[in-house]
Amino acid sequence: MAIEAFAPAKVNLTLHVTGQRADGYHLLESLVVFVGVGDRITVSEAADLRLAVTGPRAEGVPTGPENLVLKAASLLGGVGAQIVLDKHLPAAAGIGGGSSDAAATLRALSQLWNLDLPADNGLSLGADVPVCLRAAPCLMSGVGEVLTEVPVLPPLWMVLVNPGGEVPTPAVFKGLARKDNPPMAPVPAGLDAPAFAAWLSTQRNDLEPPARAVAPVITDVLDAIAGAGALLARMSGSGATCFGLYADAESAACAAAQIKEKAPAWWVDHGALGSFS
Ligand SMILES: C[C@](O)(CO)[C@H](O)COP(=O)(O)OP(=O)(O)OC[C@H]1O[C@@H](n2ccc(N)nc2=O)[C@H](O)[C@@H]1O
Ligand SMILES: Nc1ncnc2c1ncn2[C@@H]1O[C@H](COP(=O)(O)OP(=O)(O)OP(=O)(O)O)[C@@H](O)[C@H]1O
Repeated sequence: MAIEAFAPAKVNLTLHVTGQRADGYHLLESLVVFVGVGDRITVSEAADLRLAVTGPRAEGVPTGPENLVLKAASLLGGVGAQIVLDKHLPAAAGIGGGSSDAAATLRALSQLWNLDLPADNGLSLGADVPVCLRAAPCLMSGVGEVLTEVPVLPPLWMVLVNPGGEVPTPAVFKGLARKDNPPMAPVPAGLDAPAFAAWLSTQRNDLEPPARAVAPVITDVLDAIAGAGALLARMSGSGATCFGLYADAESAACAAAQIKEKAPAWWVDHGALGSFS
């Protein structure tokens, strides 16, 4: 029996850094959403634990114990499984690639092995794993472990653009000028896509300035997305991936094609926001 799980891209529509704990982890307020673009995990019975990495973004992804997929399997504590990770998301890209893979692995193996999900929702694997396990729009706070319901968002489509190269998350957090930035405003209800994007533009991603210092190309990516008619262009997470918001699938697809034509070396994809767990 083979069990499949989707690992959608995790996108931070906002990311407010409001403080820092004694252990160095930062306190965040982030409106997190998920897009129908991602990796796929397939698990099946096997005598021992084996991982194969396939797909267009497999190059450079570790196949040893440092892969978050294998760390998730060990956390669950089952004995054996053949795991195939089909990679479509760029790694170290600010869209939770490894974290979403780990969450999808927890979902698939808990079914295969008939085991409960971990009590910490995978937080010990990484700060983004709990929100990736939920894989639905929510307000993420704490260091990533507090997940709160938000009002239903308007239908939204997204273009994702990554210029290549890896942006290490720790370096971006270290580059913050301030750790005690103003909090996020409450998420409004009942807005249509343009009005919701206008509200988002009054909020922030505090990691954008330090990420631009690490990878100045982020400015070019944001300009390209804004130039393709996005309702909002912003960096996700610690970067370098940036997103553009659109009110319908056609305009997102058209913008993605336009950006890809202008910058064929960049990774460009698009999809609808949704819930995927
Ligand atoms: C930037 C975000 O992606 C936003 O969703 C997350 O906060 C980071 O999630 P992540 O990549 O899963 O983070 P982890 O792998 O747990 O931590 C990587 C490094 O990021 C920094 N880190 C991460 C999360 C957090 N709340 N504060 C931090 O300072 C720490 O230096 C940590 O050593
Ligand atoms: N399943 C995986 N897929 C991709 N990278 C992985 C995986 N497991 C471990 N890694 C390692 O983790 C590093 C960070 O990759 P990851 O995709 O988790 O970062 P990210 O997309 O920036 O996540 P976040 O948005 O949470 O910051 C990679 O450079 C790679 O060496």
